[in-house]
Amino acid sequence: MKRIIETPDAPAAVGAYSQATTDGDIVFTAGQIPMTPDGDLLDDEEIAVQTRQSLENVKAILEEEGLNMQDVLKVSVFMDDIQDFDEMNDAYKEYFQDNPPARSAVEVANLPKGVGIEIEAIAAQRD
Ligand SMILES: C=C(N)C(=O)O
Repeated sequence: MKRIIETPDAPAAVGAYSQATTDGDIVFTAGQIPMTPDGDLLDDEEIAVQTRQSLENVKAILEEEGLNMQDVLKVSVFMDDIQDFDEMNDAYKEYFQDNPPARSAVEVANLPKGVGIEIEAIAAQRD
């Protein structure tokens, strides 16, 4: 049965969505933008900083459910400028050193709140 995951350690939703949902073993995070749990937007920061905050939010949501970054199966990265790819990728690697998840990284025209990146993840509980 579908269940909502909520944590104060990641920013509240900025729209009509949940931070994450689960149905059994699989966890789907909402796209995480570079916003702190207190609601501070990091939209003016360099893309490495925005990437780390987005991934910190993903991590906090997974930890609420007892998962960690090693449990991530697939990541989607949305950027407003694909020229930021290398900078994003270097920051991203700090979170996924061994056996990284599958990933898509694409440029989109605009992102909510004027941020430069949004990152979502799908993770699964390990046996
Ligand atoms: C930021 C989002 N994940 C959204 O607006 O759906």
